[in-house]
Amino acid sequence: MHDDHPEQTTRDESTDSSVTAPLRERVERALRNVRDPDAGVDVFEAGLVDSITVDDGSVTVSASVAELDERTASGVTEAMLRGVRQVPGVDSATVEPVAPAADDLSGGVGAFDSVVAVASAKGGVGKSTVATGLACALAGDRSVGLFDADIHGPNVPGLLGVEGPVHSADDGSPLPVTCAGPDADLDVMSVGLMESGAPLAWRGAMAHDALTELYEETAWTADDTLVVDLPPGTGDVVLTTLQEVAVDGVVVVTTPFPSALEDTARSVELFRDNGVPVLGVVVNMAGFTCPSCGDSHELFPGEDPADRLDAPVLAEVPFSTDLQETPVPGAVATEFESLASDVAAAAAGAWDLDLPADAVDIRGDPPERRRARVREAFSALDPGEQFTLVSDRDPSPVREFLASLAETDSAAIEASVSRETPDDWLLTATHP
Ligand SMILES: Nc1ncnc2c1ncn2[C@@H]1O[C@H](COP(=O)(O)OP(=O)(O)OP(=O)(O)O)[C@@H](O)[C@H]1O
Repeated sequence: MHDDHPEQTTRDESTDSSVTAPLRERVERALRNVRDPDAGVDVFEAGLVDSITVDDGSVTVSASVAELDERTASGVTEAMLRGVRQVPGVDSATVEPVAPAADDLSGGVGAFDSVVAVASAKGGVGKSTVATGLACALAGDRSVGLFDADIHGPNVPGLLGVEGPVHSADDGSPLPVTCAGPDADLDVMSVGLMESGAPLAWRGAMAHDALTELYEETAWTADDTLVVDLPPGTGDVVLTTLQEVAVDGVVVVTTPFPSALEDTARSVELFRDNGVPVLGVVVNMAGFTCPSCGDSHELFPGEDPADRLDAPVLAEVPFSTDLQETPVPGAVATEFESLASDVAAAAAGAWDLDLPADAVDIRGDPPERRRARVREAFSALDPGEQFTLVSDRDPSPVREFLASLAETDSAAIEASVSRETPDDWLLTATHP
């Protein structure tokens, strides 16, 4: 945020200096006349101006308008643009919305390097068994949290044999319960660990708020990987999770029965539609080895799940009474060990961007450098050549800047913008 924001002045004080003061100062003065209608103060005081970049006559204002409601955001953006454009010496003006970063949270889920969700289309397919097995396997060589997001039917505590109550840290944040193995620990949070049975009756907005609070405030001690055990289906809890948590990838659990595959295909589509990479599928109860004769039997022979779901099969887990035993952090069944290493590798690669060698990567660059790099790279192109920009904020306003560089209007710039990950945006454009 803009912490050294200038003293408030009024339009009347600007007289001569409205033309003679440095352009940046005059732009700031113009912006100070724009108010945030919600907060009732100017946009600096409201903390909406992140930075101002002046490059000759081109001005870019980075503004945290993304958290305002859509109508207010567009009103404030328009007012800022109008104000800046009226400043003598300004040739072009853009307002770049700063995307709120999901990992700005220092506590809660923001504490983790990666978040892997475990989902299923139907109940009872072994999703919690896979989630707890996966978390325990990952806990062998990294610090891991397991979040039981099934607020209406939490069964992670029962599967792991851990009990509450949930204690609070000094600041009131809920502390996870530790599931201790001989050589490794796992942090666990679940409403099933809370004393009150009330959460089971949470519905709609109440469930959303309670879940959001747990996502934001749990004071995890682990910080490498969070495994989230989602409830079955694609209801409110799953949608809240996708809104609140920057999920790096989802592991989908299914049985190989044809109707289960149909339902699972719909879940897979929901995650893909929401930009969450599907790391792969665990086919649970895929077969059975008879303890008497030792022969293996396929329980549901038929369609290949990898083909139907267009996702790799990370593990085929047999029906085995061994898997009904309480898993221990750091010491798990072999199926879960190889699943954990496949999931860790897939999660690490899930956000790898496939970029052309000449892509201009301005992620992390200070605002004044971003524009200079875009100008340099785009101006060096011949008509018809491709320009690729990678940014950590929405680069849509860059289109207007490209148009000004090409001395044309923005409608003449063929460009597309896509959000590749929660933190990475891609703009591709053709030099006209
Ligand atoms: N591969 C397996 N072999 C033997 N038993 C299994 C296997 N997978 C799961 N189970 C058993 O099936 C039951 C249901 O498993 P689990 O609770 O993991 O399912 P779920 O999909 O998470 O269910 P829910 O819909 O309640 O979330 C449990 O008793 C579990 O021990």
